[in-house]
Amino acid sequence: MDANEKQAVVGIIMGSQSDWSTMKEAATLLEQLGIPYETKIVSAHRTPKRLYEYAETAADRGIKVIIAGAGGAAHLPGMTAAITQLPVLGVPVQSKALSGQDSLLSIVQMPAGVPVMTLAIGVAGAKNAALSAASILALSDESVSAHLKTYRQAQTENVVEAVNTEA
Ligand SMILES: Nc1c(C(=O)O)ncn1[C@@H]1O[C@H](COP(=O)(O)O)[C@@H](O)[C@H]1O
Repeated sequence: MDANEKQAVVGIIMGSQSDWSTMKEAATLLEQLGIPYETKIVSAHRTPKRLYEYAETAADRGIKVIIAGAGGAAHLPGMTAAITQLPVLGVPVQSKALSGQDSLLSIVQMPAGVPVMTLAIGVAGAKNAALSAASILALSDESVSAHLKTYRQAQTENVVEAVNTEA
């Protein structure tokens, strides 16, 4: 599934369709920032050949950053980072059994030499993965840099100063 006609520069991959409710937050933010992306279900466990194919070809296809979300025994981000040199941002999807602690620990504890930049569990992690991807792209893309600046300014302006004591 392609977000638009432009060449995708961010790849959002996830272990299962069930991760989409979390990972769509990353997609929405990338869209707001004008960053073309692609989405795909790729599982180290269930579709290992698809994972190899995806990670081996991503850079040549123009992908610059990969956001990988998975829950439970979340090996997808680490295995992706093992195959490609592209920056991999890992999103621990909140699991039912262990509330995402399992996802978090299996993504964050990579051995030295194969980094996965690990975000927070769930929706906050997915959003911050998109913003981190934007920060990386902004280093060499003025348009992304300008979008990111506008986004952050708006975010700051939208924080009211007074406490609503009725709430
Ligand atoms: N952690 C992984 C991997 C992987 O790491 O390769 N593949 C699927 N999964 C995860 O299994 C969970 C349950 O998946 P189902 O809902 O399909 O049973 C999902 O959160 C998915 O990311």
